[in-house]
Amino acid sequence: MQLGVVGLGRMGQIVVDRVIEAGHDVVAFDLDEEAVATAADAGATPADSVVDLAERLGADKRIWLMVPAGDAVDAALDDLEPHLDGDDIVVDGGNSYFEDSVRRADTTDAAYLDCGTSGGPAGAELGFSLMVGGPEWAYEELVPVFDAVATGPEGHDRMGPAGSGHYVKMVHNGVEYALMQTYGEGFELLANGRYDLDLESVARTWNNGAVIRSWLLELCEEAFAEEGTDLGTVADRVEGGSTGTWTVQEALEQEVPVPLIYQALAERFDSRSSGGEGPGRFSRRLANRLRYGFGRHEVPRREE
Ligand SMILES: NC(=O)C1=CN([C@@H]2O[C@H](COP(=O)(O)OP(=O)(O)OC[C@H]3O[C@@H](n4cnc5c(N)ncnc54)[C@H](O)[C@@H]3O)[C@@H](O)[C@H]2O)C=CC1
Ligand SMILES: O=C(CO)[C@H](O)[C@H](O)COP(=O)(O)O
Repeated sequence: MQLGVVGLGRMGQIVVDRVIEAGHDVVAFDLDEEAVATAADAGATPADSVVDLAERLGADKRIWLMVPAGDAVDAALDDLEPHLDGDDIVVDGGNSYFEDSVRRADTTDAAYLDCGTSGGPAGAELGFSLMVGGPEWAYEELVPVFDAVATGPEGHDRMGPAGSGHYVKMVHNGVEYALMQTYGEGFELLANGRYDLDLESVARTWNNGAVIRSWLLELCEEAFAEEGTDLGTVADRVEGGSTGTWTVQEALEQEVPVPLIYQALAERFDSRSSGGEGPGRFSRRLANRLRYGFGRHEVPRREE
């Protein structure tokens, strides 16, 4: 199969690498020329615009967008639109708002798949978890690509109609926020509690057989190993928050109580308004290191 990939950052380059590794052809474009050169080094055919990418794909185009959610998706689609028809398939693998995906699916001539992607840069080796919404025929057509990008056939599935893939990923992220918050609270208590504990040792011990072992807990262990048990210079201002905000908004609309997810989101908002003396809340600092661990989001540092 031949796949066009638009957006070659942390996540898009992994899509390129894994699809090529599985024996498919890739045409690649990014606004950043260096990113295009990296994809070309990996064996992709470079394109110098979205339109050039569309023209190189010929008939029955299969295109994967891996750009930031929002305007960048609409900009890429606007450029693609004159070149698309009903036999073409566009996948949006980013963290788009599900209602935007429903709108895009309604307005594009191509079959549109909204694909929630989880696994972060660690997916380069492991593959991703992919939650796909949209027409069944388009999902089935792209199974070879999903097999390559995901951990394997078990790592992807069609969730339902347009919007459902990004809806499931939105809720996934809400869960992610709450899990980070609860690990953060536990380690904050241990860091300030009665014993002088080595938190890397605690995390490692928990990761080996404990009920609460998980990948996020492995990333806690990595954080303490790399930053020290006091998390060194990691600051307590936590960025991000869009997917968690959408989760809480949707929960309000559906009258489903999600106090843990809300609290985790509120901690982030509060972290941006407080900014006092000293290192700040340990739980928030751990959240920052975890966001780096799973997503390579920049770690804010405080001056010593
Ligand atoms: N980093 C992570 O762990 C995860 C990210 N995501 C989502 O995947 C998407 C991509 O994320 P990352 O790769 O981390 O971002 P990134 O910032 O590393 O890469 C985005 C790339 O898109 C390019 N770009 C922006 N607008 C463009 C346009 N109009 N045409 C062509 N290229 C354009 C940029 O130059 C950049 O290379 C986002 O929606 C993000 O929320 C989803 C799951 C995990
Ligand atoms: O989707 C992800 C992980 O699953 C991304 O890393 C996302 O950026 C996380 O959300 P936030 O930036 O709000 O912490």
